[in-house]
Amino acid sequence: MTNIVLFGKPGAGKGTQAEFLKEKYKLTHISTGDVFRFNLKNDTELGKQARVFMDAGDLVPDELTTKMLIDEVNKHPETNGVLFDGYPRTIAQAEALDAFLESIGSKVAATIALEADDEILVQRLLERGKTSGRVDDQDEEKIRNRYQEYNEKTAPLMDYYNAQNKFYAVNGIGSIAEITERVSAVIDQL
Ligand SMILES: Nc1ncnc2c1ncn2[C@@H]1O[C@H](COP(=O)(O)OP(=O)(O)O)[C@@H](O)[C@H]1O
Repeated sequence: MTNIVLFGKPGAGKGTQAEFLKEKYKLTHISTGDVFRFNLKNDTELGKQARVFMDAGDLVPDELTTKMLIDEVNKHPETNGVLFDGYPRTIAQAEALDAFLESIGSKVAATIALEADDEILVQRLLERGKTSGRVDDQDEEKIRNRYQEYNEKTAPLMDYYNAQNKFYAVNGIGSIAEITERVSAVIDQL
C-alpha cells in the first residue's frame, strides 16, 4: 500500500488534487470532511455528534474522527493505497494513524503539503461558500476559526512528519494541472 497524506490549510486544494491523484495512482480517496458532511446530511448518529463542532469551524474530537477514519479504511481491504485528505489534523490523530497502519502491516509513505497564503485561501473559501452550500464557508469568522484550529493543532504535524523524513511541501498556487504535476513529482520518486 502506498499511503499518502495530503496536507494543507482549509481551501488549499486538497480535495481538488485528490480527484486527479486518485485516478492517476489508483488510490482510495478518503476525505474526512466529506464523510462527516455525508453523515450530517443523512442525520446519522455520527452526524449528530459532529454537527456542533463542524458548524462552528472547530475540529471534531479525535476519538470520534479516528474511529470513523478506521472504519472507512477497513471498507477497502484490497486497496493499492489510501489518499488521506483532511486526516490527520492533530498529533493524536497522526499517532493513531501510524498505530493503525502498523497494525495492518502498512505505513504513511509521504505527507505532501499544498502551500498557499492565508489571504488567498480565505477569499477562495468565501467564493466556494457562495455555491457549495457549506455553512462553514459562508462566514468569515468561522473561516478564521478554522485557520486558528489549523495553526494550533494541525501545523505541528509538519514537525511530526519531518522528524520521520516524510514531509514534502509543494507550491499550491498555479493551475490545477501544474499543481498535480508538482505533487506527482513527489509521489513518483517515493
Ligand atoms: N481530521 C479531522 N479531525 C477533526 N475534525 C475534522 C477532521 N476532518 C474534518 N473535520 C471536521 O470537518 C470540517 C470540514 O472539513 P474539511 O472539508 O476537510 O474542511 P476544510 O475545507 O476546512 O479543510 C472541519 O472544519 C472539522 O470540523
